[in-house]
Amino acid sequence: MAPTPLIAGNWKMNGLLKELGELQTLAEAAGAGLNQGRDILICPPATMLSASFGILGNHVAVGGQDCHSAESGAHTGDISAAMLKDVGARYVIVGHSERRADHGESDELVRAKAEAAMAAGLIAVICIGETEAERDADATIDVLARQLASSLPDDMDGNRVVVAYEPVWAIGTGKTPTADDVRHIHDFIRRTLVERFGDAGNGVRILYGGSVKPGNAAELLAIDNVDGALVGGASLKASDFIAICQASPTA
Ligand SMILES: O=C[C@H](O)COP(=O)(O)O
Repeated sequence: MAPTPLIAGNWKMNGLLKELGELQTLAEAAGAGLNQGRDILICPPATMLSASFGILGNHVAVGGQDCHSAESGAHTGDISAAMLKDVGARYVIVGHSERRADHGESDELVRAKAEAAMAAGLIAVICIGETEAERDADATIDVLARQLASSLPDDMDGNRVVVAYEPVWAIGTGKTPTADDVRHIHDFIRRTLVERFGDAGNGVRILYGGSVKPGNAAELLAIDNVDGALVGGASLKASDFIAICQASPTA
């Protein structure tokens, strides 16, 4: 049985408390049935997590955009998985390409963060994806194989890990891979997960991310082994994000 689709919004470093009205609109749509047969997640900036949880309640999950690999301690400015859980988060994104690039995060660190997230009872959304230079060098599959091998914990539970494939060159650019390329890559990711984790690999949701918009969501979300989307820019406006959710198949 195919996993329940997950449509996740990543607000990145955007959002002030005055934007909570967008979440109110989303909460009302979810309350009216948008979340039937699909899981919906919003990852606002950490400063908005608590207020977002208050508005979205149980209809729409909230998640962090990153967590530290340690449980607690002297790490000024960082947030632990337990802190995210404490304010209502159910998920946390780890290894987003912007964290890998801006903060030099390695596959091994991403894996440690995913382990910390799972230990705290969160679902880890582990991001992988090739850069434009890697794609141009025909290295996409090699890069993804390395990231999957090194960024994913060994202790796999399909319900507690989500993999998000985000080609770096497609993020925020309006460019997307062809449907055939997405199918080919998601098939590869699924095969890799099953080879390593057995049947648990079939339960892992594989999201596509990178310039998902209301206009292309239906085509992308209909592809085999695309179990949802990780949406950046188009998640900031409730009407766009709701349209993307509506384009998703239901379980
Ligand atoms: O986390 C989300 C992705 O980086 C996609 O961002 P985007 O939809 O703005 O291209």
